[in-house]
Formats: sequence, structure tokens, C-alpha cells
Amino acid sequence: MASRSDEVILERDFLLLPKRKGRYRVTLSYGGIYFSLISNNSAHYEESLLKISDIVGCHSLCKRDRSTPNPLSRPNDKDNIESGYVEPQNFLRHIRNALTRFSCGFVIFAYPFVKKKLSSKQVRQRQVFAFEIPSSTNSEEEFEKNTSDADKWCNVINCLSRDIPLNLQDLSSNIPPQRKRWLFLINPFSGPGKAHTIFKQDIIPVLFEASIPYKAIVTTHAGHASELVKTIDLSEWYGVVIVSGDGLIFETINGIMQRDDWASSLKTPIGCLPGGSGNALCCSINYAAGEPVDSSMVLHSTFVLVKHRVVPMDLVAVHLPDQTLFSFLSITWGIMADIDYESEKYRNLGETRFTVGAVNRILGLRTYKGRVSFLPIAEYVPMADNDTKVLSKIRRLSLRSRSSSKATLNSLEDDRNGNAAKLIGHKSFSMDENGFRDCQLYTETGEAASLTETSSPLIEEEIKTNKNLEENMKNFEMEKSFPASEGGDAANFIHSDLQLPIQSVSGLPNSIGAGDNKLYKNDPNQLHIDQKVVENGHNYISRAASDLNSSHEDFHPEQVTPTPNSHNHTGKGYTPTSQCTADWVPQCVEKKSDHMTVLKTGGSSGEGRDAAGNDEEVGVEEETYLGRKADYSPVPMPLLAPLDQPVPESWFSVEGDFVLVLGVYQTHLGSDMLAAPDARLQDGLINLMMVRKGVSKAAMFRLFLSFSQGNHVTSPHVEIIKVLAFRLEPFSSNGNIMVDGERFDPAPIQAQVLPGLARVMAIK
Ligand SMILES: Nc1ncnc2c1ncn2[C@@H]1O[C@H](COP(=O)(O)OP(=O)(O)OP(=O)(O)O)[C@@H](O)[C@H]1O
Repeated sequence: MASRSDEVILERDFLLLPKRKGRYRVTLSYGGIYFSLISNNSAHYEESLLKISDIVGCHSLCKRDRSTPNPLSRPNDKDNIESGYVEPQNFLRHIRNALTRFSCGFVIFAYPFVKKKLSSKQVRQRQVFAFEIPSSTNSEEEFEKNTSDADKWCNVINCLSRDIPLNLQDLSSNIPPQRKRWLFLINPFSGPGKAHTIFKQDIIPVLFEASIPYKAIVTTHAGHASELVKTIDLSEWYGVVIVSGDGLIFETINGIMQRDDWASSLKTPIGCLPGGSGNALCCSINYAAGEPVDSSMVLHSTFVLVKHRVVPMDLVAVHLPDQTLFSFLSITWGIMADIDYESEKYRNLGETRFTVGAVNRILGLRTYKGRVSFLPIAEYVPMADNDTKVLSKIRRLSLRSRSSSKATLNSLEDDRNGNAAKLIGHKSFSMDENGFRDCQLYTETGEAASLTETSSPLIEEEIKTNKNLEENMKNFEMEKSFPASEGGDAANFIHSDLQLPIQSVSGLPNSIGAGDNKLYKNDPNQLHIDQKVVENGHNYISRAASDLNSSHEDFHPEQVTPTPNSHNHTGKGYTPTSQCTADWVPQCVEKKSDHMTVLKTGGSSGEGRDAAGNDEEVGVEEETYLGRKADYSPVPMPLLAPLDQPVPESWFSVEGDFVLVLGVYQTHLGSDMLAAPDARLQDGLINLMMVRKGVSKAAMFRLFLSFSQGNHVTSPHVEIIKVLAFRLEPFSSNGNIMVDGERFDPAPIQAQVLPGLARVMAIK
């Protein structure tokens, strides 16, 4: 029994097709449609509720007589059988057959959650509700009246389900705007090769139900999607939906980034439906929307697609020695990259290929020598090297030397500063029961120096800020979505609201704020200044995102004069023609001469599309920020130094033998790989994970199994750091580097997050 609490918009009696067993009292409100059978003797209501949030569309069912065309079908587009708005064959035959002369009503398509058989899991299930207005006279006059009443119901339901604001004063005036066409790109060879069949069987019917006009193009070769999105007029399309794996999404994004008008083109929402073997972005989007990722993926992804909002998504600029790419998912090196690449030959197994690949690779476990450098959002406290014995020895030593003085700390700091190559950011903290805090500095080789200091204001502050960080991460509001794709309330999303969870007192580069970075200095007096640095960094990044997103006009991508080579891509990205210099450091605000003027999205006016799905003029406010773009990339990468130069001093570096290095910015790498459970589409962060040498094969098996629920994050073998940028330098040519599932030879590679740069069709 559902209880009605919200405002009644419409109410009347209907018969339920096709059986017409008894009359139903139907009430439409903002929350949903309540209907109950009216018993013969009294108005005894057994109310059922169909939630508006589960409805994908409503069609009118008014039929004067059987000779007129079926109201549910529309003319086929003969030129392209995969285009249009065509009723799928045999669709609703039973309801159509039940229609009589002068039948009038509407049919609702909904996907509510139901309990899965023999399981406690909830999955969505298609349900169709056809309501007919009871007719007493079958007169022309009554038919006209019923038709307009049915149309009114139908239109209001469609407006509600598409989040289009209602005119309650004149309900007949609520006519949802015709949708713009969607472009589907289908890779017939992705994953187990079923994408085209999935599209025809499972997706077209839902597009019809939701009245979404579309055109579908089946790709004929690798690079086809990229060629298309590079050249077509994207403004003709509401959005581009990829029916494939992550490879085609990567190709599409990088194709768009090669356009001169990339900034405006990136506003075209990108959707995805699972046709590949991993489908990481689909899983991440479903997970963020609260939809299942482990069953009926196609159905749940299609539902999310149809009910989507346009949501900003971080991209990551990936800088390789000879090109720049834009990644939305991950950069992997080590075991995970090898599994991904080596299991390609089992692609007909679908997602099982990763399991087969993982077993192979763990049995032949390898290590990979190299250096990982990164810019964390909080002070980096390294995990112990995997050799825990060494660490516990250090701990014992440090307990014994509890009386060590601050002088020891200073001398060690000096030593560390003087021997930076040997002591690479290795600092570890622990608290004992008396509130004493041990600080151990130790070298790569395990040579440890330890000292103890009593709890200082700085430490208190650090603990507090770490708590804040945790809180902030927990509370981070990801629902700041763009307005409904076709209208709805004005957007609440303001880019400057993008809350990077940067709370730590250090760890940010001096490049994003004034003052020296005191990364290693435990000086309480530094706290205030460093927090300012943090705020500046925060503002810089979020404003940069805002600029990139909101205004291509003032961002002047066209002013990035393409050098002869700059579009000489290898089909994947840009070829750098010059290395950026120290200019990569955004300048401080005083230096007016170097400024870039940018437009910022107006707060309340929002950005997006109007109710007709057209681009909306957005209110803008002029702002100035200083930053520079690398010559070879359309997007500035202010945190990155040239690849052939050392990383900035404020970065940390870890050098040695790794089993796995993974930079991931989505929650999922596959339906059973919850790689970064707290990642958000638009959090402006890279989750850098490292597994170092020393982990056994058995532990590796356990680790891989724990990935499915995201439990690896608590594994003592996995180090996870939230970073804004990182660099990976393999020391040998063994293995593979994978960027969004695309293979690259092991070579230095670096990456920086570009918060909210892309638009995806995602959270409801
Ligand atoms: N018609 C085609 N013939 C051959 N290759 C194609 C065709 N269309 C697209 N491709 C290429 O196929 C590659 C793999 O596609 P995609 O990653 O989408 O599928 P997948 O690898 O099976 O899925 P996943 O990444 O989830 O494992 C892409 O790089 C794309 O360029």
C-alpha cells in the first residue's frame, strides 16, 4: 500500500488494458502515479504506486477506428533503416489488438525495481501500463473530449518523467518539446561481438518508448568513430552514444579533442552502453546512479541513459614522449596492464577474459622496475615497504629512542634534504597509547633513522585535517549535476562549487599558489600560509575546470596556434612540437600582462540545454586567471613539467620494483573490479595505486578477488594516494602501459587531471 503525500496534479477513473477488469482510480502527482481498483460496493482503494523516476515514456492511445494508422507507429525512414523513431515489430501487439473504435487513453513504459527470482537482489524490469478512458456513448463529441484528456495526461507524465517544469495553471499547455536526435556509434566487433544485436534487440525498443529519435552508425574499421566525430557537425546531435567497450569511448573523446572547436564540441554529451568486455565507464556510471553493475547491465545502462542528466566528468591529460592523449578511465602498468593486453586474445569470452588473464599473470608473477612520481592532495605518508620486518624493526628502534629530540628531527630533515635522491619522501607516522608520535624516516634500502616527538600543534592539526579530509570525501556532493537534458530546473551546478577535497596543509606545489612549499617541514607556523596555498590550488583547479567547460570563446583554443606538427597525430593524439618550459607554472595574480581572460559559468543561470534540447545562452561573468597552455596541447597542463625534465620539487617520488601501478579516475575497471570505490565522475582526482615487490602469489590472488567489492583498498599490499598528477618512468622495456585499455610501449608517461572537462550522460 502506497501512501500519497504530494500534490495531486490530475485524477480520474480509467480501465486497465488489455483486460479492462474493473475501473481504476488513477492519481497523478509529482512522486508518481497511484492507481487502485475501485470495488463494486464501495470506494475501497488498494493503491499501487508507479514512480515517475521509473518511467521512461508515455504514448497516447487514441484511436478513432481501426482503419486509421496505428497511433503507436511512425513512418519508417526508408533511407536508413537504423534511423528514426520506429515502433519495433510486434511491439505491444496485445494492447493494440485490445483497442476498439473510439478507444482513448495512454500507455506508460516503466522500469521499476523488482526482486530477482531466487535471489535477494533487486533488478529493474520492464512494465507496461495501458490506461483507457471509459466511454459511455462512443460519440464523436465524447471521443474528442477524451482525446484531449488523454493527451493532457500523456504530456504531463512525459514532462514529469523528463523533469520539464509544469504549468499547473493550464495543464493542457504542457507539451514536451521534441527531442533532438541522438547519434549512436556501434562497434560490431567489441567484446564478444554482440553490440549490434544488443542495439537492435534491447536498445531500440527503449528509445521508442522514450520517444528518442536517433541515428545509428555501425563502425566499419578501427578509427572510424574518431574520423566521424572529428568532422561531423556535432551541434546537429543531442549527444553521441557509444555502444561498445571503453576503447571506442577513448577513440571518440580523442577524436573530439582533435577538432579546432574541441571546447564547444566537448559539451556534446557522451553516453555509453555496454557492448565490450570491460565496459568500465558504463559500470562506473551505473554505480554512481545507484544502479546494479552485476546483472542485466544492458537494461540498467539503457535506463540510466534514457533518464540521464548531463554531468561533467574529469578527463586526464596523458603526456607521452610523442603525443598527448585524453583519458577518462585509467593508466595501468605492471600486472594489470599485462592482463588487459595479454587477454585480448580471449575477447570472445567477454569479461571472463580478465579472469583467465589474471590467473595466467599471477602464476607467472613479474615485477617491474621504475619510478613513480606524484603530486598528492595531502601530505604523502608512505606505506611501509612491503618488507614489514624492516618496518617493525624500525618501530622498535623508534620506541627505544622516544627521548630523541627535535634536533634529531632537524638533522634528519637536513640529511634528507641533502640526500634527496636516496631519501625519497619516505616519512611515516604512528601514534602510541601515550600520545607520543613516532616519526620514522627511512631509506629505500631500509636503512632507518627514527625519532620521536611529542604531539605538537602541527600534528594535532594534521590529525584534524585528515579527519576533515575524510569527512569531506564522505560528504562530497556529487549530485551537482547539470540541468535535465531537456529542461527542468535551472542548473545548480557552478564549477567553482567543484569541491576538491584538498584539506591538507601541504603537498600542493608552489606552482599553484604563492609562497614556498614546505612539504617536509613540520613547522606549525607554516600552517596558515600553506592552507592559503591549498585554497589557491583548489581555486585554480576548479576555476580552470570552469573555464575549460564554460567558455571556449574566451578560452581561445584557436589561439593555440597549431604548429605544423600539432595535428600530425598518430591517430591517437597530438604530437608535441616543443616542450613547455617553466611557464607551466601558473603565475601569481599580480602579473597582469600574462593573464588569460576567461568566462565563468553564471551561478544560477546554469549551463546546458533548454527545454527543447537546444544549447542555451548562459549567463557569464568575466574573470581573470593566469595560466598557460603547453604549445602542443589544446588544454593547459599546468602541473606537469616537460617529460625530459625532473618533476617539480614539491612532488614525491617512489623508486623500486613494482607489481602494479594504477592511476584510476572511475570507480570501476570492470563489473567485478571496483577499483576506486570513492572515485567520482567529477572529483578532480586521480587514485594512484601501487603494489610493490614482495607480495606473494597467494596474496595476489586474494588481492584480485578482493577487487570485486573494493576491499583491496584495505590491503596492506596496496598503497593508494589521491593525486592531481603523476609521472611513471619504467626502467625497462618489459611489459605494457595501458591507457583506457589502449596499449603503449613502456616509456615515461605523465598525467594531470582536468576536472570536469567532458560531459557524460549519467546520474539521474
Ligand atoms: N568495425 C571495426 N572493426 C575493427 N575494429 C574496430 C571497429 N570499430 C571499432 N574498432 C576498434 O575496436 C577497438 C576495441 O573496441 P572496444 O574497446 O570498444 O571494445 P573491447 O576492447 O572489446 O571492449 P573493452 O574495452 O570493454 O574490453 C577500438 O579501439 C576501436 O577503434
